[in-house]
Amino acid sequence: MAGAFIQPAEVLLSKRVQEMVINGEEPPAPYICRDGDATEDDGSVESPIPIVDLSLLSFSGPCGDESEDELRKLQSALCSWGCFQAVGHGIPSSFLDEIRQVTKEFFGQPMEEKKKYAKTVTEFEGYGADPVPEEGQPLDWSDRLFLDVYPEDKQKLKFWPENPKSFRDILKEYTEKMKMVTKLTSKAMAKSLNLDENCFLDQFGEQAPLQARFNYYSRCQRPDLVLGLKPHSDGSGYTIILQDEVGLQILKDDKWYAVPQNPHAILVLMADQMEIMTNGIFKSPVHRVLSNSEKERVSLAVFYTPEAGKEIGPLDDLVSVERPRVFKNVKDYADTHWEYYQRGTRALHTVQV
Ligand SMILES: O=C(O)CCC(=O)C(=O)O
Ligand SMILES: [Fe+2]
Repeated sequence: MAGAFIQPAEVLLSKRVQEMVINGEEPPAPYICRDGDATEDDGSVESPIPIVDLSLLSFSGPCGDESEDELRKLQSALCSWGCFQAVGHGIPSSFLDEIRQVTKEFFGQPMEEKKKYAKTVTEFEGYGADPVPEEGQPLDWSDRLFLDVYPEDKQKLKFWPENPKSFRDILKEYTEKMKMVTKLTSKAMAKSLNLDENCFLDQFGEQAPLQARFNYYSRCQRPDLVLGLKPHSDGSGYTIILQDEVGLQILKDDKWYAVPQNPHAILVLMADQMEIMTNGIFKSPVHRVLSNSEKERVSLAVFYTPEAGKEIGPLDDLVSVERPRVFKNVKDYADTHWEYYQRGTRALHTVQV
């Protein structure tokens, strides 16, 4: 609009998307990243993202036929989709429901309560939005609560909600479950590539951090103009996502596929550092979250990242004459990833051989 005052991103980011929705405001210009032609389910095909039963892969003895099949399924999912829907993960469905519930309750509270845990626009941890991106990059139509959850000495409890009352205990319990699931998954992924079962765990390190990002996607009157989360790949090793409604999409062969709603499953999504460690065999897929005019959505993403300062790189057994080394060894790749993310691009090319 000619002459309209456009608020700078840092001003907008000090205000929550949920507040704009409650006030009936249309998305301001810095949030607009789509051309208005997009419909809510544009290009999104109900997707056949593979389902893998982790319980079939959880023993260390010789594999039976069933687990051999499941390992093949796992490997093929990660080479093509870069993700799978995990079932048989050992977390009761009733507990997954509790987490979804407590997340909705947190975001459903009055603004003053949530703002007790507010971050500034330059910080990562706390309640708010991502730090201000580079000029010209769109803002996400969502609010977040970002917390370091493991190792315990990294937890900053001043950012951990005291309400709902059960929030902290549930998050602590979920963190324990995530430690178990990452161990199980890392071993299964190694076995699927005929590698020593501890090879990924050794690269991550025993104190490999877990960070929890609770995402709240408010309803939006103009889902054709904004995205809940812009297209990106993750900078972690891999990420485990729990969702309530559909909205997350995975890019495969230039097409967007919706991650189906499955209340019993968690999505295991490869990130750039697993693509590096597997010498490009497992894919770190680009993904995004659509906005929706009818339903709000919550998700909880847990990022599992190699220890700070630890060098990681393609495993020796995955480098050969037929498959030359694609990536260099790297340390603290997540920092490089973040710099590029803020400019709206990927960082993997910076670590290519
Ligand atoms: O909300 C989701 O389902 C995905 C979240 C995500 O991709 C992220 O936090 O990096
Ligand atoms: Fe992501």
